[in-house]
Amino acid sequence: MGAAVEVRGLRVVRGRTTALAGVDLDVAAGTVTGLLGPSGSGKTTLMRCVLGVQRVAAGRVTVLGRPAGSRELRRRIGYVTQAPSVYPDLTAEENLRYFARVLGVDRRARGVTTVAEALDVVGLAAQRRQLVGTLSGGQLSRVSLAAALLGSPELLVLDEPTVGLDPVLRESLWATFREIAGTGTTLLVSSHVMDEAARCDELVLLRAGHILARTTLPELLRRTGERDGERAFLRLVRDAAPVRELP
Ligand SMILES: Nc1ncnc2c1ncn2[C@@H]1O[C@H](COP(=O)(O)OP(=O)(O)OP(=O)(O)O)[C@@H](O)[C@H]1O
Repeated sequence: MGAAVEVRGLRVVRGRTTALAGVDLDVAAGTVTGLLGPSGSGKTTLMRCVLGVQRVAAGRVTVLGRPAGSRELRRRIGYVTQAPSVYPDLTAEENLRYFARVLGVDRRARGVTTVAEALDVVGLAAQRRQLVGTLSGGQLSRVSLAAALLGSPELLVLDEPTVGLDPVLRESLWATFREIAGTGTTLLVSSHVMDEAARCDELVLLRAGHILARTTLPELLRRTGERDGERAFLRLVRDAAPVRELP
C-alpha cells in the first residue's frame, strides 16, 4: 500500500527551539505507526505538521495525496489532542452530535461512522446520556476518541491517547485502535510509554527533533540486544551520535 503521510526535509522552529531538524518519513496506509520519544522530542510538533496547523521553516508534508492543511483533508483526518477537547456541560451524545454537525457528517450516508456507532466503538454506549463533566478521566478520553471517529476518517492522529489511563483501559483502547486499523484506517499514535511499542506495526523513534530509528519492536530488541523496549530505546539513545543542537 502507498504512504498515507509523506514528510520530506521537515524543519520546524518553535520559539528558540528547533523542534524538528530535517525529518523524512513515510507512514504506510492502513498501519498503526507509533511515534515514540522523550518529552520535548517533537512528537506533537510532527503531528501538528501532519494536520497542517504548524508553521514550518522548511520541507513539505503530504497527507492522503494532498498538501497538509488542505481544506478537503479536514473531513478525512481525525485528531485527538492530549487535552480532551469536549464540552463538560453537555452529555457524551450531545458532544458528538455537535461535532458531527460541525463536520457535516451525514447520518444517512452509508459507511460513515455515526454518533451511535462511534460511542459503541469506544465502549461508551451506556454513558451516552451522562454529562461529560461527570465522566471519569478514561471515559473522557474516549469521548474525544469517539469524536475523532465521526465520519470515518482515513487517517487518525492520536496524541498520547493513553496517558494517565490504567492498564486495563489502555489494553481496551489499543484493542479499539487495532479494530479501527483493521477497517483500513491509518493510525499515527504518539506515546512515551515504550510498552505500547509492541502494539504498533511500525515505530518512529524521535529524539531532539531527529528521527533516531524507524523500526519495529522485535527489530529494535534484536538490534540492541535488550529484552524490553524501554531499555532498548535508552541504549539506542546512548549509542547514537550526539545530536547537534541547532541554533
Ligand atoms: N509554543 C511553543 N513555543 C516554544 N517552544 C515550543 C512550543 N511548543 C513546543 N515547543 C518546544 O518544541 C519542542 C518539541 O515539543 P513537542 O511538544 O513537539 O514535544 P513532544 O515530544 O510532543 O513532548 P511531550 O511528550 O512532552 O508532549 C520542545 O523543546 C518544546 O519545548
